[in-house]
Amino acid sequence: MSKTHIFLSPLRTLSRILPIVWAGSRKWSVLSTLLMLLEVALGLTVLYLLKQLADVVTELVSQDGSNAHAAPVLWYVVLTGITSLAFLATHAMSNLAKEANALLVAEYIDQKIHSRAVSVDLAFYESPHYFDTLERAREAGNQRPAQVIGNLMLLIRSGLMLSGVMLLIVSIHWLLLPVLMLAIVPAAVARLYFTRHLYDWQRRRTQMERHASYLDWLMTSDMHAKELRLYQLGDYLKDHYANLRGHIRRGRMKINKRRTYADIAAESIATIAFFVVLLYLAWRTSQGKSSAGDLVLFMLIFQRAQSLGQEVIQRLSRLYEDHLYMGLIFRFLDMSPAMVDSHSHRQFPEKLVEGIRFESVSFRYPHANNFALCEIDVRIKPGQIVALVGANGSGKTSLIKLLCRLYDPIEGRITIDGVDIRDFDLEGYRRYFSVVFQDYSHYAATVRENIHFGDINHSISMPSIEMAALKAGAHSFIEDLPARYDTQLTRMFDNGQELSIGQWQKIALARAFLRESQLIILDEPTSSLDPGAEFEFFDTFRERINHRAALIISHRLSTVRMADYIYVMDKGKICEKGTHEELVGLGGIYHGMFMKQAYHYR
Ligand SMILES: Nc1ncnc2c1ncn2[C@@H]1O[C@H](COP(=O)(O)OP(=O)(O)OP(=O)(O)O)[C@@H](O)[C@H]1O
Repeated sequence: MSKTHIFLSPLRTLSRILPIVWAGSRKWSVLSTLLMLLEVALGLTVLYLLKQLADVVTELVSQDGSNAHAAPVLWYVVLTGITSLAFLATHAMSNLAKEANALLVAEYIDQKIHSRAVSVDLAFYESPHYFDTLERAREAGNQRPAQVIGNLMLLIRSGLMLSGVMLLIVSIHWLLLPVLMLAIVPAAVARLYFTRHLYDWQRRRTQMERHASYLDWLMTSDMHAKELRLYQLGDYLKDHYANLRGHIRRGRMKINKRRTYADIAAESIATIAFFVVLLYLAWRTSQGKSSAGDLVLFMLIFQRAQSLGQEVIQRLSRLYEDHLYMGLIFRFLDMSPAMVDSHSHRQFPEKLVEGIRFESVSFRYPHANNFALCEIDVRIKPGQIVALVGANGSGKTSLIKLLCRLYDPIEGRITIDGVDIRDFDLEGYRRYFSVVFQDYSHYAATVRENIHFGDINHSISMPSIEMAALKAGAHSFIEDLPARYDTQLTRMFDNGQELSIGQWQKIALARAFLRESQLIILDEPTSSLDPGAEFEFFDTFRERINHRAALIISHRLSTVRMADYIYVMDKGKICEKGTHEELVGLGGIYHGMFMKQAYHYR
């Protein structure tokens, strides 16, 4: 690292932190700065008054008894006492202001991290680099920006105090200044070196730390509790976890040991320097070249200067550490989504006319070698129910992800009424779809909220929520829950209620039905429903979706046959298309699948 970089990059970090602290809490930022300045002023005043007090006491002692006036001494004692009290009160208030400031700034930085986390492209989740960056940003902690300001203020305060004490020291003998430096500088160098070393080591072991956290989560979360017991994975995972933690601990201890040896060496240099000077001053005093007062003052002041020096070093190394860790937060905040809003901001059509078209669309996942979709041509007309069928891994879900603009095609384009979907405003565009993915979410919230999450930007009336639940076939079991639509779901919080997988799927469907979208996309929507519920659902499906267009993925051909048009996918390509009757007549893949499924029912 070049010398200019070492100095410039902390300054650059500081220039980014100050606006964050300012935006996080203006009032407390101003107040804590003012209180810190007042604290320094009062601290220095106390030092000055003590020196004045020493002077008047010396003068009083040197006067003969009849002329001696004790009044100035009393005045200085009272004044010093009052100033010391004011200093203590300001110190306490300053800490309070700093704490309030730190809490508000921490909330602000959390908001920024969350905004970035919910807006990054799905593609980021494909790479361990994203998780490492997020983990490091989290490790850096949301208190860092406020901490930087706090450390900076303490550095200024200790620096000013140290300068005052150094002036006093030089007044005893100029040679004491280089000796003081000898007591401070080696410790400073050791600290800064190990701060950097520890930071580099922590960065290197981020993935190992994440791995350990993952194992910890596997062993403690309810999600894996059943399998863990049945497959008796507990001991295996425990050993794996212990190995990782042991490795991390040994690495940490190695650095800690080296740091302790360096600290001992630096402290020894400081102590030897102190005693050599003490010896020198004692010799001078014995020779009558210095006063006994100088010797006493040196012993009092040198220790104070040394501890202030250590304080300055500590603040400097903390600031350096903060600068390094803030870099990790900024690296995360600087991740910019590749899916950007188009400049044309085309309005999504009020009512579909031509419908949706995939035109020779090809797509490969980031970091993947093979194409998941190759030259796909698909059309969904307004009001049409289209089904996608195909073996596992044939590309059905990938096609949906592209339609929802979670990814963009590598080749070809997707259009809506002739307009490339990349020309629509991204947020607005996604609002026109209701989607239920295979791995839909189970939110630890009330039933009402779980459904409302389908259209959170609008305030939704209770009848609309009930209507969505009715269409999804969920209303009747919700009515039986202890607090009906206000029942808290999952066991994560007090009074939580767990649902069956099929009931969760109905809640996910209700969430999709709530939104006034133009297209409903359902990926295996009834995989967990019992045959009766599934039959009922599809028997009146067109009414349930208000005759809107729908794209359905299903492996059950009994479901698929009610679609207006069917695309059959194989290895990322469309290999057959047509109505159910046409495809059965074709005698191809679809016919084979249909015959196999029908065989088991005969
Ligand atoms: N996030 C991903 N990163 C890399 N490759 C992926 C990713 N998701 C899916 N794939 C790959 O893309 C191909 C298509 O997967 P996709 O999920 O679209 O299949 P599918 O037809 O929906 O399968 P299923 O019926 O099992 O749900 C598969 O080869 C799969 O391994």
